Amino acid sequence: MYSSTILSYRRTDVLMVTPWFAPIVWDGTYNIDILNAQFHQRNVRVGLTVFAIKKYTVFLQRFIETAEKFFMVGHKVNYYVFTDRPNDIGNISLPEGRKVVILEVPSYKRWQEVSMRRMEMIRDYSQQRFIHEVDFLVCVDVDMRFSDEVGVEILGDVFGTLHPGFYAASRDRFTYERRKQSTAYIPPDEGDFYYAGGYFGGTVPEVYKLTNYCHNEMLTDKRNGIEAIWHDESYLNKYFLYHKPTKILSPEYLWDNGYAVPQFLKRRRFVAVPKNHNEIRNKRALNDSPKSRGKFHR
Ligand SMILES: CC(=O)N[C@H]1[C@@H](OP(=O)(O)OP(=O)(O)OC[C@H]2O[C@@H](n3ccc(=O)[nH]c3=O)[C@H](O)[C@@H]2O)O[C@H](CO)[C@H](O)[C@@H]1O
Ligand SMILES: [Mn+2]
Repeated sequence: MYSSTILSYRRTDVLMVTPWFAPIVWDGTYNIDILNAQFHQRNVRVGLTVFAIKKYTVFLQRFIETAEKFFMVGHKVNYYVFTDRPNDIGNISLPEGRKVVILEVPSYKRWQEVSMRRMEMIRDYSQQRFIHEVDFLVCVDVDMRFSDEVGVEILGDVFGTLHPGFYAASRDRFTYERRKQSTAYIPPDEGDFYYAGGYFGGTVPEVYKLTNYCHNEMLTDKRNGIEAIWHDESYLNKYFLYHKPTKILSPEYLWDNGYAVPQFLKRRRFVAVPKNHNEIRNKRALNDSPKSRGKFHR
């Protein structure tokens, strides 16, 4: 039995709902048994998209192993692994209801382009394939590991995730694109939150709309010889400004242990795996982009 008075499932230390009435998902704000029953009733199928291009294939095994422990346990999951190196990915056998689908895709020279082109590829596969196979998509970075439960509480029409570096920052600190020449431009007096590029999702049609928008804006910028400051993340932030997410994930869902853990962060469910940026992103591990930065730190 669970309590459902107005004093249960509430948090007073964090924002639980946005001004447009989208829930922000934190530990202690939902009952997973109720949600699991609802989603089992609907026989929900979830697609987890992840890109392992070039050297990033090294992250894949830990990603999937930890996801098997923590991601949507008891539900149907397809891992959609986009890679240019299908032969590097051994056979991964999973229990009934869960499987790995390898999708061979081209790679791009610059890591920024690899990151941005995810939008195009997710868009194309959403229309061709995902729409026939799953109800929801969850689209994440591969240089990560699951370390606590991530379940159906995250699912909704279209969701974004608060970037762990900016949940407490004021708007003027957000690293939105500030050059008017870019389609990702956000005026100084606009913007709700700073969303992370590495974790969004929703129903397949909603993810199609989101990725199609981001990809097209990126192409327009490319034609004009400009690239948004944080690549796909900048276009995503622009999209969410004018197409507000219906649910938002707290930084519990996307954390980096390089940050001090605040009192109100009760769980760290999906955590960045430290990486040597030069080593992993470049062919000869020499000169990274001049804008190189530590993971998340700007
Ligand atoms: C956790 C998070 O919010 N991360 C975002 C952040 O940087 P990150 O520093 O986390 O970017 P990253 O190096 O992890 O690249 C993003 C993703 O692209 C894929 N990849 C990239 C390069 C490569 O050679 N091979 C490959 O497979 C891989 O899935 C990787 O996880 O900002 C990026 C844009 O600047 C993206 O928006 C990332 O999603
Ligand atoms: Mn990453």
